[in-house]
Amino acid sequence: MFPSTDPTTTSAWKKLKNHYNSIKSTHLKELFAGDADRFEKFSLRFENILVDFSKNRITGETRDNLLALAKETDLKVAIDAMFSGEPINKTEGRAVLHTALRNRSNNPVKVDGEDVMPAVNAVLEKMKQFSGAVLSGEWKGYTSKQITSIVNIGIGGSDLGPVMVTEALKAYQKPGIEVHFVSNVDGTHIAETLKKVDPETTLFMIASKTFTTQETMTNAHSARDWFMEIAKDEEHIKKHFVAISTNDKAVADFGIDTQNMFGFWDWVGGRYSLWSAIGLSIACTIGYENFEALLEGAHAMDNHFKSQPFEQNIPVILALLGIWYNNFFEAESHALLPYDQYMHRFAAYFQQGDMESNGKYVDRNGKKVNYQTGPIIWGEPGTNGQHAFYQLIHQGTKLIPCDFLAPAISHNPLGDHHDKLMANFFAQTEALMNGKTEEEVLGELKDQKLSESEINELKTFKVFEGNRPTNSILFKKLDPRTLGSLIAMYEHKIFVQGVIWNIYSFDQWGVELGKQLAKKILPELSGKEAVSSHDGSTNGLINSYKSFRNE
Ligand SMILES: O=P(O)(O)OC[C@H]1O[C@H](O)[C@@H](O)[C@@H](O)[C@@H]1O
Repeated sequence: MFPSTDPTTTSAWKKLKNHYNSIKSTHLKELFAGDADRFEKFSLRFENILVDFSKNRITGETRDNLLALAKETDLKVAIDAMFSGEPINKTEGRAVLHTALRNRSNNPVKVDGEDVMPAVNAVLEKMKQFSGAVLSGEWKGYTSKQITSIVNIGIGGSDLGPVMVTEALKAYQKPGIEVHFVSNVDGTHIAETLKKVDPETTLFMIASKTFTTQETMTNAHSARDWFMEIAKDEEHIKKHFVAISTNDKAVADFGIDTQNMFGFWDWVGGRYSLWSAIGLSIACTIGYENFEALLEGAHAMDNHFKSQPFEQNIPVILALLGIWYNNFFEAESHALLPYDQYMHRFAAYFQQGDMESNGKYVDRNGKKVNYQTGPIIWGEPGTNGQHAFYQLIHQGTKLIPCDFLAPAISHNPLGDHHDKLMANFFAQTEALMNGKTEEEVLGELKDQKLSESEINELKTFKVFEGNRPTNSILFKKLDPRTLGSLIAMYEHKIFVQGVIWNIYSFDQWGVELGKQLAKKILPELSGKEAVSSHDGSTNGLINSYKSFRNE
């Protein structure tokens, strides 16, 4: 286990505090004006990915202090502990080995003295065979028809990863197959999905690490009832239902043949599980070879993260920049802005990845922290976001560090769409940095035949301070390997931040309370009698719900 250090007690933290005071009024424009090599100094390359972090409110001194913080909080020890299978998820007593799932070099990775790689490879082989059979048409439904629709039923980590990746890699989707995702317990989600599919040609994937999650089990039962109404014979279930889980017993109890179960392990966190059998819907949609390329891209980023010195280590640098804004500039959120329509679920995916990991106020010693931890993650694809919320990023009162992500080559090179998209990307990061000065505004207003008083009235509203920090993450093309690397890059960024904030990033106790209460409330909703076991508001709401429903 790696040491537990309150980051605010390190000498680097103290230096950063003083340094913040000396730099907080410095404008990014000045930093660029004073250093012709700033772009070279503050950008990194990894394969076909360029990470330009020069538009951040940092100097060489900032970087040095942040790197010192990483050293003082024993980041290297923590990285080695994770990769070597130590039980770093202490509150659940588990190792954290999503990196083993994509360990393409196949070096042994031991948990409790046992190499996990043979089991990982066996499941991958099973996924390869199965996805091959589905896509070739060899796997047949109960009326001997080929599978044309996949419905993945899962929620949280058993949904968001496959949704995000199948959307991001839609350009690689195999012909003749479509994929649907049902997550919400709202009956509308499954009902609307079932309208689109045919029981004879549909394969349901019930994805749940625990196989006890209320939403998933409810949707799975509804899907099975719908299927049985038409197929009649229980024998047909095995051709149309597979399970992805760590819980064999619950899978068998549900009525799914454990032959049709794809396993994974307790050392895979839900929000880090798309690399495991949870990725089966991905492999069955884009083909196993593309799923493997995704794993390879992630593995390459793992190697980079494990071996590069911190000053050249992309996840480490991104994490440190996040800490700089979160803890010194008091930024509360971080926006992920992909300029790629295929990546429209990327921010949603990392809302779980980041916020479920680092949304913790208790440190690794069990004490309440007296500093900020995980930021609020949000975002929408460009250029849609520009016409919705960028106003606040440009001229609002909050500092919102943003990551802009974009491919240089589009999968849909239609006319000048991509150049227009990218012109917006470059324009936004430039505008956020430079803003618009009073002189520039006056210059523009001069041409508009306005009176002096009108000019004076308008000018202040039109000035942009700028000095808004951004990272630009430009990659050649959104292919499976690159996407794998990008996801792993953010996963490791989250890990680094968790280590430095001295919190446990791999448990999620905060999601339990609501689940427990919902279980308690559910039986209270049946019947007509008034409920009085809660606070006034909750009683009032439940009783109004019941009377609306029973009117
Ligand atoms: O795969 P499962 O077990 O159905 O869990 C689904 C989700 O449940 C909870 O919200 C959390 O524990 C998540 O991390 C998890 O991804």
